[in-house]
Amino acid sequence: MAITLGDNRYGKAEVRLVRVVRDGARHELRDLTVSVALAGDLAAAHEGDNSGVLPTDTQKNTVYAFAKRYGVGEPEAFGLLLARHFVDTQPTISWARVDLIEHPWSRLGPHSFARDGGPTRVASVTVTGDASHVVSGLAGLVLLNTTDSEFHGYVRDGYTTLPETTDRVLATEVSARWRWASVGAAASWGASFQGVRDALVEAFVETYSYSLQQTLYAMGSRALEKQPELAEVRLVLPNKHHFLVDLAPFGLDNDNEVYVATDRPYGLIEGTVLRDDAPPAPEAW
Ligand SMILES: O=c1[nH]c(=O)c2[nH]c(=O)[nH]c2[nH]1
Repeated sequence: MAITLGDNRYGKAEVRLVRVVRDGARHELRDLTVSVALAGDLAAAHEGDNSGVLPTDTQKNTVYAFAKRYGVGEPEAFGLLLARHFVDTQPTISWARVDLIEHPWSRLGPHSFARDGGPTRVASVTVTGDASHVVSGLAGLVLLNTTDSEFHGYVRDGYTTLPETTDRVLATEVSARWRWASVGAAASWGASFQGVRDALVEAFVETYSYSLQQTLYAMGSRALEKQPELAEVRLVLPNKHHFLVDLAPFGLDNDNEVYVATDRPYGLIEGTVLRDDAPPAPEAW
């Protein structure tokens, strides 16, 4: 029997980075959580030889130094810069993944901000010797329709109790990630993010829904139709159930007006929507 080292990676997780730009009285703010993971020829490290190990502490320092030296623009661009640096400067490293979460602040004044409760923007950048992949995304986008949602015609067996409905509340907290078909230096990361976000929201609002699965496909399709730079969209949609409360004991009817919002358990609807001519890139995820 032989025992060998399998897949491995190492890095610094969740580096908290806040960058202020103070050119004049109107300051700019970027607030990111950055995680770095590196892989390559690291078998020796797993046998006690650290000569090829760039410490995770150094990786963390590099995040801060790059923030000063190059500034922090769009998360995707900052991630590409970091990931390329690790692969190009470290002989043992042939793969770098940088995950970024941007924490949103809205402006209150020239140097004042309020932490925004809205969705967060995310990005995952993967760099190897000759290839770069970017997956952008968002998390925490909570959406709700008070009508135009039905759910019926489903399988019924001996365990089914769910009543069929032709009018229900449909609510979800969107997590979406989308893969860029190619990674150009001049990519409009910010404009693309706004475009995808708007497309996802529009499709949620405009789709007359017979299931969250149908809404998922409509959302992914709309993003791909509107944003030609995307190859693939992956969506995770929890069904944030709103159940009608039985008010009959109080002599009251309930014509789709009073609901209990439950947080668990919840249906979890997940799916990928792709362009059929886009070459797959599982390594991007
Ligand atoms: O949109 C829905 N899809 C389902 O698969 C499902 N299952 C369920 O109980 N409620 C719902 N709603």
